[in-house]
Amino acid sequence: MQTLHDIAPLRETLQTHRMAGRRIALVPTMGNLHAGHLALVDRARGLADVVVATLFVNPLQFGAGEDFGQYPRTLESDRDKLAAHDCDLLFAPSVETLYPDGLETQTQVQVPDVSEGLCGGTRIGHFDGVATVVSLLFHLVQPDIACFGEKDFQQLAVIRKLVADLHFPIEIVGVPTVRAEDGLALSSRNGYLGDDDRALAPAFHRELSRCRDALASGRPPDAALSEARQALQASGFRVDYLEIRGPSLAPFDIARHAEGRLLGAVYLGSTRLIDNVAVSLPRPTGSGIRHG
Ligand SMILES: Nc1ncnc2c1ncn2[C@@H]1O[C@H](COP(=O)(O)OP(=O)(O)OP(=O)(O)O)[C@@H](O)[C@H]1O
Ligand SMILES: CC(C)(CO)[C@@H](O)C(=O)[O-]
Ligand code: BAL
Repeated sequence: MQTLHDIAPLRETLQTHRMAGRRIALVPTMGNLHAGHLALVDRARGLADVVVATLFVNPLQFGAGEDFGQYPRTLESDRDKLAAHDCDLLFAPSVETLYPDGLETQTQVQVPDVSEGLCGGTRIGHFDGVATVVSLLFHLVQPDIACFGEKDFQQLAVIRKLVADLHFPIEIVGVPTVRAEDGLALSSRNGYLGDDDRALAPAFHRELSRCRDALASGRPPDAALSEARQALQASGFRVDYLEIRGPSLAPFDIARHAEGRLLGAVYLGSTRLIDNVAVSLPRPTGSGIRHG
């Protein structure tokens, strides 16, 4: 596997692949790789001739007081994991390489509406930073395909809208969340949890699953959400948000949607965890909607 840190050799190498008619798949990451990231690489491997992973802890998507400085940087072991999963090229630029004029004057990309609320409601400006760096990576790599995890469900929706609005000729592939055996969604930030909080953390997914089952059996959404919030608080979580949205994150309207997404973010101490599950609700009788 080739590792590149600069833009010129990246462009040159990719141009050679493009001239040879090879399909290129991109897997953007912030590193500290785990089996969730590697599932994206495996999916990319199955869909393209050339797999490019990127490793960049993007300062533009971290708010003041967030963990940019503390975020784990593990280039050597990440490189070994990517090579073992048959990745062809790792692009790991410095902040100065991607943003040579500094962050203050950097041109930014905003994806309105879908970036607001949920994680965007708490992490103000976060999705502008994500949309900006992903646009930059799309321009530099010009992939045919790009793979993103469903664990970051709002991010996936933001990127789908970005690609549609800016007419990027890129197929966006969403990959299901990879979980630990106890159900906790794998995430680099799980490493911040001490032993006691790590033991508590799987209760987050258990409550989401319980809420999903309650909704499927006809519990009214407001009641099911309120019970799940109470259960999470009683277990020691601080709930940031817990919401049901339509499948592409539009507001959930039970008269129009049967399928949706239950999304949540919680804090254990200062560690913020996110997760989401698909939900399927019975339509209320008398909704006037007919199927078939
Ligand atoms: N458990 C997982 N299953 C599937 N995809 C995942 C998982 N965790 C992360 N990803 C995906 O990997 C890509 C890179 O994510 P990132 O490097 O931020 O990892 P992360 O573990 O989510 O880190 P963080 O803890 O900072 O959120 C994103 O597309 C993300 O959705
Ligand atoms: C997509 C991404 C690599 C952009 O920095 C990041 O938000 C992530 O790791 O999910
Ligand atoms: N996993 C999405 C990147 C972030 O939390 O900043």
